Amino acid sequence: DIPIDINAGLEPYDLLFDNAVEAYYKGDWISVILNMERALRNKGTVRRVKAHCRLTCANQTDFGEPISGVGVPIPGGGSVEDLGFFQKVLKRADCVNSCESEKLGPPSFHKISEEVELEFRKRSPYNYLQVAYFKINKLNKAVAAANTFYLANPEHMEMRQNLEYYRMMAGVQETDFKDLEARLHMEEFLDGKKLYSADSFAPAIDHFEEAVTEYLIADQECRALCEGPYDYDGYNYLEYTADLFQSMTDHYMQVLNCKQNCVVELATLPSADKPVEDFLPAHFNYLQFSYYNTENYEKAIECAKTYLLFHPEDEMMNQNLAFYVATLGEDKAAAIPAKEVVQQHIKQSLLEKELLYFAFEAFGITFVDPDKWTPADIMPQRLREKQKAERETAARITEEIGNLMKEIETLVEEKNKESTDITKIVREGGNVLFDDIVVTMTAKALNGSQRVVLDNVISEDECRELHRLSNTAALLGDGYRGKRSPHSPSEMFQGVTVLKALKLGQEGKVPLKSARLFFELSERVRKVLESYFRLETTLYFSYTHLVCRSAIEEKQEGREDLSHPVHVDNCFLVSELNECIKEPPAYTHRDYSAILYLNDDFEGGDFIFAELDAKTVTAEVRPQCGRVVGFGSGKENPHGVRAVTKGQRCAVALWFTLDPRHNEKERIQAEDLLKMLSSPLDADFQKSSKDPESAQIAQTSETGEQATLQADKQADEQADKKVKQAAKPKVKEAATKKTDKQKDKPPVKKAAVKKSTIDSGTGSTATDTKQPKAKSPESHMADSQDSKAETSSAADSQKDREEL
Ligand SMILES: O=C(O)CCC(=O)C(=O)O
Ligand SMILES: [Fe+2]
Repeated sequence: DIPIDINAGLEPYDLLFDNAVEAYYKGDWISVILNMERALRNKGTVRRVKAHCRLTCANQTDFGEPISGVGVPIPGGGSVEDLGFFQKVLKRADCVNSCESEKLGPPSFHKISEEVELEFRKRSPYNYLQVAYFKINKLNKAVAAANTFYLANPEHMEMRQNLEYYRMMAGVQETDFKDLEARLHMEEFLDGKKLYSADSFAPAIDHFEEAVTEYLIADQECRALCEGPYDYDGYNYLEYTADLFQSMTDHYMQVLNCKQNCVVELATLPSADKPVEDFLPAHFNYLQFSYYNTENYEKAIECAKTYLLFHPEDEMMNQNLAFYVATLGEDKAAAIPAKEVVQQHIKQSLLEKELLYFAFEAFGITFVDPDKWTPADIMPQRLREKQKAERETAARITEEIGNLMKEIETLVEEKNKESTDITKIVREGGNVLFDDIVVTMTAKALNGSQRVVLDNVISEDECRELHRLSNTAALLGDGYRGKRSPHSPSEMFQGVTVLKALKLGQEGKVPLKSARLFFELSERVRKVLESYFRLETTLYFSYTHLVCRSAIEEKQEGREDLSHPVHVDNCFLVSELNECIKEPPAYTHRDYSAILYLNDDFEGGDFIFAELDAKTVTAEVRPQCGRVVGFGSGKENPHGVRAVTKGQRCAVALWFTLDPRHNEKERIQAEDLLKMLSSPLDADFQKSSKDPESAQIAQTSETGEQATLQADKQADEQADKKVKQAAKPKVKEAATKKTDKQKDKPPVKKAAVKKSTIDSGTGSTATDTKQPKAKSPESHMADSQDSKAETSSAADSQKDREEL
């Protein structure tokens, strides 16, 4: 049941969040914890209450019945029926409203700004909590908070370091690494899969069944929460002049779109950007095979039939079902229906899709179906034809581009040969390679070793272009407007990698020229460093990041922290001990670091070199356009960044390694992508990628990037397959051989069908009965993989490169 706040007037969680953040700056850790924990709890309560109220009210004010007391319908009296309908709407609104206010206080109380919502979505509260728990020695709670935050922010290096640090600490157990925001249905599903892979079918069943139950509950809640306010989504609501029915339609379609999207929300892991494919149906695939393995044919039939509700044509599952039916007997089998709740779920979803497609056709309200199982005829004929035509055009253009690319690649190769020759000649000229570059401060001037400040490394125009690139990329973001800087909540932090920039360039979202410039300038810095430090072996990229730090105006008062605390790039600095621990999780492979500055129109933000105590500053560098501070990444160079108190400070941070094994993978992908894009076609390609046709190209063409992504996916799948094959020992050897062969071809299992018929006749040949392995989810997956076989050469070549 819903926990009811008897004092009606639940404290708004944005207020609590703000209180916690404020306390954080005062170092009032207890208050951080009290407020942040309460914020999280209250957010949960608001969520539960809203879902609860909408669901119970839906039951109480069902739109189905006719209006009471009106009596015989008047012919042509549509308006009376309208009133009946609106009476219901009114009642529902009243019901939801009083239900919510009774439990939460006035509705205006819990209007949360998008900014705060974003903080919660990014799990930021756990970032604050982590520090606070740590400070008051609640180690286990700190670990859980850190882990919860990290799961949703896997790119967050500081938190990764913290976690590894925790891992080494005494008193911390593996079980402390909890996900405090875990969704039950997902946990159950993952547990089920683990057991399934280990052949523990009986316990796997419990988890998968629980996963289905929890999924349906979570789905209901997710759907109810969709019934929120209309989202004007960027356009000015003052200009929104839709009439009654149009505005009802707009809002309702938004709600339906949201409801359909619950499939995606429920199937997505916190750090993943894509959902688990065909998530709900997959449960029944796993279940049927698990039930078969525990010889529960009734349930195997139920689950196979349920799976077939989604994919009625699925050959493998139909064969499995046939086998189970033959084993159990036709009559008994016929009496077993598919799961009723799932039937309902599908029926409702299909109805929604029909409405959404109608609105798509009639009003252009876009709907992208998130499900893989929707029957083709749910989409209106005309829409289907239009999409088919678009796909065909895209395929044709892809082919043409492919041909051109081949020609261009040859040209690029020739050009590359030329440019390496030039580099060789220039390198002999001097140790900063380029005429304009000057050595402004040597290690001596900087009071240390392996340090240098260079100027004029890039031009004013180039600075401006990269600065603009950073801001455009940040605006596009991941749909997020910015992230709080991990170490200074008084600043906003935004970053883009070379590959990300090139991808955005390819999509036409940032100028491709700028993305390429980013790539080239970072290469220039690499060469200069390699030469200046007289390195005898190649300096490889390890990570490249264009970063801006922006002061948050209202958060500067009494500020004492740094923008980036003093640290060492390749070891974990323990300043209390004047020591640096060079062990993973620290990025121990980093050998050289460089920061290329892009601007100076901000206050604060000076770069500092310090001693191992993290306090004594040994040198300072004022950022300015074209300036590079380069230094060895080791303990001889602790460094940090002073608080940026006004404006925005942008720089390219580069880390290098001498170890070829750590040559940045992203860089290689970026090179591939660039090779693909670097052609006289650029302008056209980029322009056209803005229109819908070529947006499709990007998805279907075998671009370098695409191939690599495919390669990654392939590798994942391979791993997945390995796990699943490990689950095979249940199968007799003879059968295994057969399936291995069948992997290449669609598995039409005539033999199996025959055998299963024999089995059901004799009801005894147990060895033969185990035949359905070919019908298991594993071979199911293996098949779908064959269709992707064309991409495996790309996967191989990627692998080769990695092994180099
Ligand atoms: O931006 C800077 O000046 C230095 C940044 C830095 O040291 C780092 O990101 O490791
Ligand atoms: Fe650094």
